[in-house]
Amino acid sequence: MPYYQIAFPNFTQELVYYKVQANTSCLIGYRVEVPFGKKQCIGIVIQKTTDCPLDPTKIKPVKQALDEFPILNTYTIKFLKQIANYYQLPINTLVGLAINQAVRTAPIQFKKQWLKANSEKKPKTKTQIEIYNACLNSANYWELYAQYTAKTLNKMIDENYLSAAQESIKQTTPNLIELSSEQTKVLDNIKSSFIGTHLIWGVTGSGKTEIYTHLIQHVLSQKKHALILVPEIALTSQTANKIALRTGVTPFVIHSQLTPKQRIANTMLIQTTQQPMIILGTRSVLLTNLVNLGIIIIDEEHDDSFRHNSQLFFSARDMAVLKAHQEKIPVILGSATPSLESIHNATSGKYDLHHINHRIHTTLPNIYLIQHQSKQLFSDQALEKINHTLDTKKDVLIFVSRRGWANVRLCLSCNWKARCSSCQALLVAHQDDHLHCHRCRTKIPAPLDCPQCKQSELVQFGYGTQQVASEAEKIWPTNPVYRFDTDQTPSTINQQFKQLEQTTGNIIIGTQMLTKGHDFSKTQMVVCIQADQGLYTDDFRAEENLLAELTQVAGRCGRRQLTGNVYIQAKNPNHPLFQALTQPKNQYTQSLLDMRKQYGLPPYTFLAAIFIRISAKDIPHINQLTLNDYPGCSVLGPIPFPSGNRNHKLCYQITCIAESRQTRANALLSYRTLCQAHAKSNWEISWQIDSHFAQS
Ligand SMILES: Nc1ncnc2c1ncn2[C@@H]1O[C@H](COP(=O)(O)OP(=O)(O)OP(=O)(O)O)[C@@H](O)[C@H]1O
Ligand SMILES: [Zn+2]
Repeated sequence: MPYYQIAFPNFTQELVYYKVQANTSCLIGYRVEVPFGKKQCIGIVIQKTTDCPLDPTKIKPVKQALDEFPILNTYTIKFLKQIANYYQLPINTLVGLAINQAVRTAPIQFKKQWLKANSEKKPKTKTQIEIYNACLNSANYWELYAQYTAKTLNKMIDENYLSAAQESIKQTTPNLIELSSEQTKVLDNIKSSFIGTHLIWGVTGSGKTEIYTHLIQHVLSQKKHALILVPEIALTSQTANKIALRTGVTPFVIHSQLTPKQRIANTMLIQTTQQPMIILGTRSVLLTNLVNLGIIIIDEEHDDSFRHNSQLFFSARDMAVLKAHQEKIPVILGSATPSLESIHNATSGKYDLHHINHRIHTTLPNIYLIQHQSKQLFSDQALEKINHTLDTKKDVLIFVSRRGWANVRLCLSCNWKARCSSCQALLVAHQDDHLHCHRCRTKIPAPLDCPQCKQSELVQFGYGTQQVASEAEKIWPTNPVYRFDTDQTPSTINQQFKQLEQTTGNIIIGTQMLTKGHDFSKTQMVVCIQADQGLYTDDFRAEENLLAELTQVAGRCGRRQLTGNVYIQAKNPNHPLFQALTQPKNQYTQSLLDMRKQYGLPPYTFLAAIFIRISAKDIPHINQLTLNDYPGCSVLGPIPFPSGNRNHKLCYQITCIAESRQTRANALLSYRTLCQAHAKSNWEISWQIDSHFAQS
């Protein structure tokens, strides 16, 4: 007896068995409406099997598919299973991400529809006329659905104003720019085999994006789709505009801030269009159901944002490499500061490495390291240069690693520091007179006097973006000041990027959001304040990350004719990391790699971490949990991991360091089982493979 195993991403972890009706066509990948308990629910058929461990008489049959075509193809299902297997995640949750919330629950039937206006019947209402006109040359139902209601559209079809049509193929004219000889060499090398993983290690402003546009055009001309991932939503519109300008094809932009309706429309458009498309978005776009993919490009491949860091932990970059391998297409990883893992993979021959050592229009910026201990925001040297830069109508970018007003609020008498009651993180003072927890988003009114000793008023230290913006407005009252951080809405951010182009002598203040990818045309100077702040954390990748961040932010200036200037203010500018910014790029990287090898850390070993969140009263119980080394895998912990504290629960971490991926997978499974057996019912257990949070 054959059975379907069906995913219900909203409410189950496991696949659920249903009977296959005799003489029905195969429904793998289809949405189906099935009885679940007392309700009718929408599930997605993932696989067919003849083995079912349950009592067959209790298994209900699948009635029928909801739509005219499968919502997931067999490639995508196979890919989701591979991710689930590698990261030890429930397939259900991945299916949920792949088809997104909107499609999971939409009871409307999805049809492959192209529509054409009926020349013999003209509508009268304003909306109907608009739709009718949009269909004069045939239009996709889902493109219209993004703007109008399904009711209006269906009524027009029922009343014969619109009828089914063939897909209209849009003619496009590419307008690629001529590449430099260095760029051409990279392009030709990649095109010569057009398969495998390619790492483009090109300095900031070396024209990697232009190489991508040539590669995308190549794929479109082969009638295939191109998928490009960027790390931040803030980068999508700039990249989409550049690609559209060069290829003549407007990319489909997909990210988490689209409305449910836009998401349904986009998901369905991709399913119903044959014409070669460019799909651009952030990490979860990698799970989009596509056929006929010709290339995957991961821009800023080193960026942590490609790691899906919610409960569902996976690296979109690493999985892109897997997907490309599975589909026998090339994957391009591009960065001015590649991750040590990718450099290791490239130098050991697993990836093809392509260097670009020069900028197109100019040279790399001059870097000035400045020792700065004083409480003043800017050193004298930086201040003088900022004044000069603004006088010449150029822009200055000030990089601040923290959003908010001040980093800590504390009492100088008793040393009390404001901490989050829920997760114990230090609270950050904001302009709204509240203290915010950046870890769990709790916020409380800022106390004025010390709640502990009640002896004195509290003081605060450290500069956040809001305070820097306010200072800048005071020092340069006539210059436009723009602040970029995640306290602002995406639309404000987009608007500010547009405004920047219209004004001159701008002061641009921002966090990590500004460090990567942006191609500023007038920014001539970068100032990094409190540059050593990111250095002292418990993540063994801290130095790698800070080096990348500073190199990237330095790379935002002097991208046109004039060489830029970068002022790095730090307490200890003699730290080798800062010195490395002024030296050839691979020397310091090699020393970091050597250190990783010496201490047995990735990429020379394989890490996994288990996180256990418990109530404070269970500390003695977790301390009784002892784990022994597994053959080929050593284990540390459980030890307290304060950065993981959430919702009044304390986080403990167990780190596994294995010799191979397979050993790690086996060891993790075994440790997870032991943890589950020891856990109390209210403990939350999660895990990460290729974790970034292991303590060194
Ligand atoms: N061959 C070329 N001819 C003329 N201009 C070019 C060429 N290649 C790139 N440029 C221009 O140089 C600038 C920097 O290029 P691009 O943004 O592609 O660099 P990038 O390597 O992606 O930089 P980053 O790593 O800093 O994001 C852009 O304005 C781009 O249009
Ligand atoms: Zn908190």
